[in-house]
Amino acid sequence: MLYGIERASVAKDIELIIDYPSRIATMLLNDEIDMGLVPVAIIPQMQEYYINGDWCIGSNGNVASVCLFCETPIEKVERVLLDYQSRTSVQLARVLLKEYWKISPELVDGGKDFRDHIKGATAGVVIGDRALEQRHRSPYIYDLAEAWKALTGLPFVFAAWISNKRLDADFIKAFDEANRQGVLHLDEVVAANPYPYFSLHDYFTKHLDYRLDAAKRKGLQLFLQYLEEIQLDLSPILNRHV
Ligand SMILES: C=C(O[C@@H]1C=C(C(=O)O)C=C[C@H]1O)C(=O)O
Repeated sequence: MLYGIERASVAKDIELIIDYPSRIATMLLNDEIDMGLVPVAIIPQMQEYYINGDWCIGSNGNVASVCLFCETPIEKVERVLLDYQSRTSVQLARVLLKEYWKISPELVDGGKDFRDHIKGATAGVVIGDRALEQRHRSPYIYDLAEAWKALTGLPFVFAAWISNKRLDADFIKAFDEANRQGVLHLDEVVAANPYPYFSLHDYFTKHLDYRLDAAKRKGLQLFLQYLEEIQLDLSPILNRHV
């Protein structure tokens, strides 16, 4: 998508900031940006939100770059470290641990070096290129998009172009077209970014699925429902401390 945006005429209308997902989420919540390719899990925290255009970061099955990694089978996991760069996948992990794997390990926010602590009964949710690298380190790998598909039969949306205000329709149309151009040029992106840990061609064409189609929107709605239920689950505990 970046490939398309940087080369489109719409690039001159925007200031583009590149950062990892949890930072982009904070920027949108603080109104430091108008729109971002933002983790969908922050939607419940937004007073007003718009999902713009027809492109997203999604997966219909095995995503490869969002996994729970461990040294033991998941049944033996006692603690899960959550990637500080993520907002959606850490919530997806909570949903899946409860609804799919039906275990309740302790969940801990990971620090910058959290991957060094994935050992023994301590697992970690890792996202992005660090996850593609972690695939070569951890013997047990549980793909979160694959588990979501097994639980719900639906694809999963990690991030979408979310704004905190209504944006100009012509701008969104041009921006959407820029995204489409990016998706059409995946081969160029692969050629320009040699990567040793995983086939980026397979990653972009088989594991990620960029179209925000009806099935993905359905998956997104269901995920937001699960998040609401999890919040409700937590509220009696939180109330006790008030
Ligand atoms: C597929 C990925 O999903 C990312 C995961 C996100 C999250 O967990 O908050 C947000 C944006 C996505 O781009 C990845 O980083 O590999």
